Formats: sequence, structure tokens, C-alpha cells
Amino acid sequence: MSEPIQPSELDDLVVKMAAVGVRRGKNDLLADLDWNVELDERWVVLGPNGAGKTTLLRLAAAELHPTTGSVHLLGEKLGRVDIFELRPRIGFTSAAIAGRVPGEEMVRDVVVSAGYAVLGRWREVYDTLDTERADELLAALGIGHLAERTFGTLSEGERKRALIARSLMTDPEMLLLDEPAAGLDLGGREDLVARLSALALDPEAPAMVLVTHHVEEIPPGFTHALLLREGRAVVSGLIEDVVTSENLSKTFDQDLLLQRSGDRYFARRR
Ligand SMILES: Nc1ncnc2c1ncn2[C@@H]1O[C@H](COP(=O)(O)OP(=O)(O)OP(=O)(O)O)[C@@H](O)[C@H]1O
Repeated sequence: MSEPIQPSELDDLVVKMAAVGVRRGKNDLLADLDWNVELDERWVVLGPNGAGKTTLLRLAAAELHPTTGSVHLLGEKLGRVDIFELRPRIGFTSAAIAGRVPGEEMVRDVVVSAGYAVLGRWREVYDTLDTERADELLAALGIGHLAERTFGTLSEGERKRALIARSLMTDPEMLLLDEPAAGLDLGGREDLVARLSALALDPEAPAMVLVTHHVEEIPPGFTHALLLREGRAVVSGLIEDVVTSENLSKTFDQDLLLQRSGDRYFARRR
């Protein structure tokens, strides 16, 4: 048996997963996972399709419970804490959340309603301070001019940015982004990478975890990486130690060459 976790050990940790497993039927979606995220860290999680990345993020978003092991989020243990109190402290964007936003909802309301933990309640009367904050966030993400459009009329890239604004609305202590650049064209991807980089480099920004399939999407300023394969950690730690040709080759089961150009990463098969 491992020693119980002392409260002081959790002070600077936004995520502490110890010996975590998630099992569905006979499948281990995650197994034997130990992973800690500190307040000032920005993590990228990389791995092939089916590696368990979304499962990991849903645990970190308090959307799932582990089958085995323990998960502490923001100092609280999953299973012992009221998840409805915990969730507003965590910003989370994913394709699944995007799919739940009604197309007729006004963009500003998509953002504001995060503070009320609802989606699709656009007739609520919101506080002026909240609408001002939503407008500031939309402007910071470069889509301030779209506040009064309906969500359904936005391009894919604009939707992603609106949802990131939404996930920041509650001033979360941790921001979880599941493949935010998926489906974007090159310009849209580069724009998003630059905005996420600005966020990552902001000392006031929350801890961040970004799931992606592509090293090209790692925003400068990200500090740590976790490589997952078949539900298990291949390696984790400081990004420059982890994101290497050797580790990527092991993770994706191919002979891959990683190159760095300035503060960006590129990978291809050898
Ligand atoms: N409820 C479930 N029952 C059985 N298997 C499941 C269930 N949910 C997910 N899986 C499987 O668990 C594995 C991990 O899924 P997950 O979505 O976490 O992977 P991922 O790394 O995010 O994949 P992708 O990159 O394709 O999005 C996949 O093989 C998936 O089919």
C-alpha cells in the first residue's frame, strides 16, 4: 500500500494522479498512471489515436472517476468532493462540448453562460460585469467583433476561439484543451498556436494541459510533456527532455525524426 497523500503535498499541485487506471469491460483505457501538474506548468499530452488522451483529460476535468488509483484535482480528491463545486474551477474545451452548443446561441452568451455552468440558456439575464468580461475575453482571442453573431455562423477556427474564451470565463485554476487545433487550416492553426503561446507565457494564466496529435501544434511557452501509448505513460517530464525523436518513435511506433526550428517542433518519418 502506498502512503496516504498529505495535504501539504497538494499545495502547488493542480493534478495529482497516483496509480490511476480506467477500465471499461476488459479494456484498460488508462493503466498505472502517475502524473502531477503544478500551478505554473503548461503540459502537452501527445499520443496516437486511442492512446487514452481524452480519457485522461476527462479525469482531469472531473468528468470521469478512475477505476483504480486516486485522482486529486485542485487539492480535492475525486470521489470525496462535490464535482459541481469543482468544475467551475476547471476550464475545459473539447469537440464534445462544441457539439453541445446550440447554433442559434449568441457568441457572447456562449462565453457568459460558462459562469452559470450552463449551455444553451441564452435567455438568462446576465450581469453587466459578466458580459464585459466575456467581451474582453473574446477580444483577447481576436474575435471581439463576433460577440453578437450566432455560434452556428462561425468558422471552425472562430468556434474554437469562442470556446477557449468560454473556458476562461470562470477564471479557472486549470485550463484543459482537447485538440483545440483539430480541423483548422494552416492560418487558423498558426493563429491559435500564437494565442495559446501568449496565454502559456502569461504568469497570471492558469495551469494548462493541451492534448494534440501533432508536435507542430505545441505552443511556445509549454513547459512539460506526457507521451501516452495504449493507456500508459511512455515518458513524462520537461518538454525538451521528453519531445525527442527517440521518444516520439516509441510512442507512435514509427521511426520518426523530430526537428526544432526556433521555439517550434516538427516531426516526420525518417
Ligand atoms: N466506454 C468505453 N468502452 C470501451 N472502450 C472505450 C470506451 N471509451 C473509450 N474507449 C476506448 O479507449 C481508448 C482510449 O480512448 P480515448 O478517447 O481516451 O483516446 P484518445 O487518445 O483521445 O484517442 P484519439 O486520439 O483518437 O482521440 C480507445 O481505444 C477507445 O476506443
